[in-house]
Amino acid sequence: MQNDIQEILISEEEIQQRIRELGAQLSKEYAGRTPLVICVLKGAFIFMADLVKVITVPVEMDFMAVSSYGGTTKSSGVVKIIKDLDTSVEGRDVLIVEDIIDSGLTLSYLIEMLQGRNAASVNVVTLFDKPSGRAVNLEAEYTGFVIPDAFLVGYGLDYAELYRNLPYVGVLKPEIYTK
Ligand SMILES: O=P(O)(O)OC[C@H]1O[C@H](OP(=O)(O)OP(=O)(O)O)[C@H](O)[C@@H]1O
Ligand code: HPA
Ligand SMILES: [Mg+2]
Repeated sequence: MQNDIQEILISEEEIQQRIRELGAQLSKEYAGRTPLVICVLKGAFIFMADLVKVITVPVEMDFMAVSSYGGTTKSSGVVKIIKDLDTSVEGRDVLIVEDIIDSGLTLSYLIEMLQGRNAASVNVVTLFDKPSGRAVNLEAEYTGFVIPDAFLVGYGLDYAELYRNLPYVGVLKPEIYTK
């Protein structure tokens, strides 16, 4: 698996350090409130698990599964809901946890959906932001790392469902997805 990686972009230590900073920032922001923290599966599951451990305010959690990439490196543009929330978001302070914002299509769909269900507030924390990929104008309230224009894998990010379990984020060798 490591042999398919061209370059490690962000190390395990750098990721963990940045998550501690985000946790401290979010704990301040949500002091006195109990946000509903929503994990966007599958990609965000590792970030979600590490992030909630360093948030010190009480949180409720729920999970949604959406997919638009399938086995490719380009968004299909169609966001498919595979699993919806179990919890009502009405009147709740919602914090969406994403692994990456690339085209922005997944999040713009989700934000509109949650606002339509009358959440009191909808904020986004993303570990990675790839501004060069944007198809819609969208920014997260909290961002871990701004990353360059390359297809990345690791720390939850997959190519054709592989590589999510790498503890760092790396650039996949192009010959892997062009072969
Ligand atoms: O900004 P976008 O271009 O919409 O890309 C970002 C989304 O794409 C990935 O999910 P994917 O659809 O690959 O599903 P997965 O999380 O199961 O890998 C990633 O986890 C984000 O949810
Ligand atoms: N890697 C993996 N999954 C993704 C990416 C990426 O760079 N962008 C959107 N989904
Ligand atoms: Mg994916």
